[in-house]
Amino acid sequence: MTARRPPRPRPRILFLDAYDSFSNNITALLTALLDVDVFVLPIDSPSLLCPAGEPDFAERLRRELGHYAAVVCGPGPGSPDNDADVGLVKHIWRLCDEDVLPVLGICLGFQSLVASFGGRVRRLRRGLHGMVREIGHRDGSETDDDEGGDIFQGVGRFKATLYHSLCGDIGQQDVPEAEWAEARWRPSPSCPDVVPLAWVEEDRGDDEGGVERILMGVKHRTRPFWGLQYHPESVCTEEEGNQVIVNWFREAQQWNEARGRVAAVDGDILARNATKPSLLSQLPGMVASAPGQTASSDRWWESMDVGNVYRSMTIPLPQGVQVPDIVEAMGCEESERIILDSANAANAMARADVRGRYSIIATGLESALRIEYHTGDDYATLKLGSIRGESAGGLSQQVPLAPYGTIWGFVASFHEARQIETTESAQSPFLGGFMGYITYEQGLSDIGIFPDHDRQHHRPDVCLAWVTKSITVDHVTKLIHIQQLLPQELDVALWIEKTADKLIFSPNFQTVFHHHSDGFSPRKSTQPLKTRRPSRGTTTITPMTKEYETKVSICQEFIAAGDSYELCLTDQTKITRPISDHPNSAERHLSRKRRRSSSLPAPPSSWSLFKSLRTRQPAPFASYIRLGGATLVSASPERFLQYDDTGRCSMKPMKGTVRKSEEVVTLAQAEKILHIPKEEAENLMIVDLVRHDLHSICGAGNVTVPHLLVVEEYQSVFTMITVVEGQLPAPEQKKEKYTGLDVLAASLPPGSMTGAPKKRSCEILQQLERGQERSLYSGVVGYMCVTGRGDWSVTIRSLFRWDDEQVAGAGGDEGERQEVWRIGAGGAVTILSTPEGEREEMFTKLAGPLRVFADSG
Ligand SMILES: C=C(O[C@@H]1C=C(C(=O)O)C=C[C@H]1O)C(=O)O
Ligand SMILES: NC(=O)CC[C@H](N)C(=O)O
Repeated sequence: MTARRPPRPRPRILFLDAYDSFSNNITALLTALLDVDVFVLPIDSPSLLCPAGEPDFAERLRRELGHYAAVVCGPGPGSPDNDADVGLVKHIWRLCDEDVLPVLGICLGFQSLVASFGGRVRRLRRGLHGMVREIGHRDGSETDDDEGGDIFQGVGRFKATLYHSLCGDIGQQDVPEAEWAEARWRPSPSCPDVVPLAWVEEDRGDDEGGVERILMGVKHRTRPFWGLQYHPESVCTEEEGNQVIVNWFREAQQWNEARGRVAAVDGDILARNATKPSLLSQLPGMVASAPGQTASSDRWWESMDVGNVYRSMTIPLPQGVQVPDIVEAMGCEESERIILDSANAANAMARADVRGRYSIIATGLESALRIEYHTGDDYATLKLGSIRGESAGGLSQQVPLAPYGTIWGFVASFHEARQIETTESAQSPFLGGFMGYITYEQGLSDIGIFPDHDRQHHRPDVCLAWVTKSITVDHVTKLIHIQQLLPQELDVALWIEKTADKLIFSPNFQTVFHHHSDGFSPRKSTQPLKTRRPSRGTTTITPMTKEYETKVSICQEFIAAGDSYELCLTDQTKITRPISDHPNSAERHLSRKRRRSSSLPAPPSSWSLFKSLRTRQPAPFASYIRLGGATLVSASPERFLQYDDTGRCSMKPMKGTVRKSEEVVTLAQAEKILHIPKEEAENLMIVDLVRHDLHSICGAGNVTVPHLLVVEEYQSVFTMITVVEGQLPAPEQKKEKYTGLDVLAASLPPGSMTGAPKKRSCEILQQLERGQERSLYSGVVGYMCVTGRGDWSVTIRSLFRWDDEQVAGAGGDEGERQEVWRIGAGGAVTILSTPEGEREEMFTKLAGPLRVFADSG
């Protein structure tokens, strides 16, 4: 009997990550195309660069590299001329002969290779971010020698996406046109070791000096180093290009074999897996297990709402009854509210694919458990009772986050303990569970960006209520589900019955409706709005036109320098006006007294602002939220992330917007304007970024793009969208279970609000926006149901206010405190933007939300 040979271990590839927003797409491509395991080290890996008491850096690097068949040096912001931008990468090219191993440099990694062997890196005449070009390569067919095509051998014609504003210069512009056809495949005298393999020749037009020769692929003459300037992993790089990667790895392995180089199998490695471990798998067993077993008496919240069951009652949605009518029929006494409103569901204007289907109304928030977290704290606060505090008998406890790793570990563990299986009969996407908001600043801290100053407030950045009483409206089946999560032993759901009666017998539901072809009836909330000037005492400060245009130009300078590929610049408008509604009844009483003695009329309440915004700008992700000291009135059209209970995730970034006008009325006209390289590039960059975010959790082979660059129609604009889908890895063990929260935590802040690469772009924007917090704007709002389903939108086209931000009234009326509303607006700046165009786009987006201050309530 012959002993079975142990299976050959899969080769490992080390990916050096230069903080790009496309890195995970490359690791996924390598994993999918080659039979390899990919591991990742950041270019500034502290474990390699500075562990105390270890042998020196060169030895550590040598030992780490010994585990891999090859290295891929990734793309990233900045320039190889700046050591910090390439970090470890520059050491790879300098390895001594016995330590050398095969390497592929991509984009920044490619530029670093060229710069390390005699070439220069300089700016392109104009950056080519998101541009798709045919890669001119020598596939070997034109030559007899073996070296003809190298890694392009046998590869057909293909187009690839470019994301760069710098380029490798080996003196190509100095070659006379007559010699170019031959000379372009030979090393230049100044860079004898750099063999060109591919080019793009970009016609810049006469005014810019004719054709720019852009180096796209190289190999080192004697060492096993290759480089590609284009992005092989982009969704718009054609599949034929995959062969280049396959060829490279074949060459790499042949090189290893010829040298007898065998990668070490044993011993620890410093690099991490290409995908993130799940939030639940990182919790110590004690925390992840059912809290009922470990509940200590002082953690009063731990067993609350655990083991609940779902009960519901369904009543018809009368013709013409809208979400605000239902809310008003329930009574308006609640000081906190969460209403997610598919405000355009019944709107004949909207095309079917941009209509929302469900609306969700949370009720009874005063008795709902709440998780609040202020970014940077090492604890979360668990609250019961609203911000009324002690007077309402509220309970509050600070829970240390150390055992959970981060706030996301805590949220995941809290949810997991309360999850229930999907009920077959449930016709609602949300049975109960988390509802709330997350700020932009929380997203920043999730990617390692912290404020450079004292924030001067302690507002929640994550504010999630655990909702057990809710109403879901299905605008397609025209049904209202009144639902409650409650202990199994309580078999009468009194609240459900009472609520059903309240609705059915409310005057809002009793009106006799006339049938209208658009599904609307002339109800109060949809009547044409009278417009008047903003109420007296209201001051509005909008962004300064010139200053905004200057900032657009500064963004473009960062882009030309290679620091960013696209920057979503925004600014804030501030509206100050007399206080309209109040967080608690005591204050409400006081201010009524104050108002009586004041000369100013009461301005429309936040609820009136919401009703007027949802009517003016019906959007699929409208919301009205009063929670944790914030009030949000939103008409967001943009889905951030949706996931279902089978682990299917869907993201829908928007980018490329044109205002409706006399010239742009139809979808066809908008398509003509938006299907141009500038707009498509703007969208494509975010699509690749979103794929990267999804890949970090879903892994290779689990991310697809079913709809690319589709123009959709909204109330006042046309916008280009793309749908990116991912599938969560199946749970091998309970402990390794992934949920939608993993994707949410890995994808904030929304890429469509940052630009790419995300981290460097956010740092630049923080400087340009002068550290002013975006707060709720650019964050997300949504829910995560007990069954694991979730839906989150990007908070844009919205206004918000914090209860604790009040200023002295105009005219020095000290008695009159004023509330402050803020509206953020902006757009993506690329190298092809114009300052005027961007300024106009920002003001277009601002106009809708701003107008509600002039509407009568
Ligand atoms: C920045 C905003 O919107 C974002 C930018 C868009 C764009 O640049 O076309 C489109 C939708 C949003 O992702 C905003 O509404 O303020
Ligand atoms: N995608 C990249 O790696 C870009 C490299 C470099 N920052 C440039 O702009 O040219």
